[in-house]
Amino acid sequence: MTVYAVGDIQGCYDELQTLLTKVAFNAEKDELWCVGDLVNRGPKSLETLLFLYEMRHCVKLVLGNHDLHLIACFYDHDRLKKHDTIQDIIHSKQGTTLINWLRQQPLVYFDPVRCIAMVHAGIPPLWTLEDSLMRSAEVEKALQSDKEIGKFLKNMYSNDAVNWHESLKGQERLRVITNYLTRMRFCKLDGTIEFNSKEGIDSAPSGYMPWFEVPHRKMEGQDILFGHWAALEGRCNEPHVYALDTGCVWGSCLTMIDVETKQMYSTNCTAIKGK
Ligand SMILES: Nc1ncnc2c1ncn2[C@@H]1O[C@H](COP(=O)(O)OP(=O)(O)OP(=O)(O)OP(=O)(O)OC[C@H]2O[C@@H](n3cnc4c(N)ncnc43)[C@H](O)[C@@H]2O)[C@@H](O)[C@H]1O
Repeated sequence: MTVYAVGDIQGCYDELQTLLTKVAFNAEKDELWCVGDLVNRGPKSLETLLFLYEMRHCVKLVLGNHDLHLIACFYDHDRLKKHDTIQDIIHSKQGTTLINWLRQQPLVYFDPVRCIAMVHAGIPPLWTLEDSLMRSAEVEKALQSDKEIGKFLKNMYSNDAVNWHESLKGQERLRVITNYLTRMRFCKLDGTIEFNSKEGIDSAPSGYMPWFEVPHRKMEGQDILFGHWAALEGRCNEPHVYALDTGCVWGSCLTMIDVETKQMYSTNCTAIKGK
């Protein structure tokens, strides 16, 4: 059995199929892990989600910001933006099934056998693995609750929720956890994050650094797979941290890693012209 983890697919279904063929993926024996952002911006979001759902017996995934946005748009079509490419999911006959499946997925996944954590954006430097799993579970509970989900999605969007405090409560607490786990790139020594800088490591605003370069990070030395940050082009130069978003949806390539040997496989984007 081989476990492969794939970077942000974002509806790049054809490239996903090319990669699975390249590694001779066998759904009877192998596992496919996804670091989130399965959909949006790319051309075949519905096909991607249906395919992963059909393979759910061998798929493990964490939710990314675009997946959360899909869930929010499903319940409130007014949230759809001009450039979103998720309308076909929302209007599909299988929409409810797919959204209900996504609602059961975590923001942080940890494999205790292989000692590997998977998250969309990153693990906040001040959080241990246990902190991350517990706080992820708070958001998961809201997503899974028919009573809570509406309030959570309505309050989720914010560029101001940038500071974690254990004393945070209610929707503000959930919003900050969501921002850390699904949107973080750069942060300050005290853990403050910001959302304007999206280019490479060299574009850090003054006082900020990539989350994985913060000194004395609590999860230093532990394997972490993450996506979200396309401009890294798969390079983060931090031992045990694996950047898997190689910007397929921006015209670059889709990347997969064998989580045990750490061998990387890539395929060039075929459908989208580079930015
Ligand atoms: N809690 C919450 N609060 C607010 N919004 C929420 C939310 N939860 C979900 N959302 C939703 O999240 C979605 C995205 O929001 P955006 O605000 O557009 O977020 P983003 O950081 O641009 O995210 P993305 O995931 O697309 O990042 P990527 O690195 O690929 O791309 C980023 C940039 O990298 C650039 N880039 C890509 N490849 C590059 C390269 N090789 N070199 C340099 N730059 C590159 C691209 O030009 C691009 O601008 C929206 O729909 C929003 O509504």
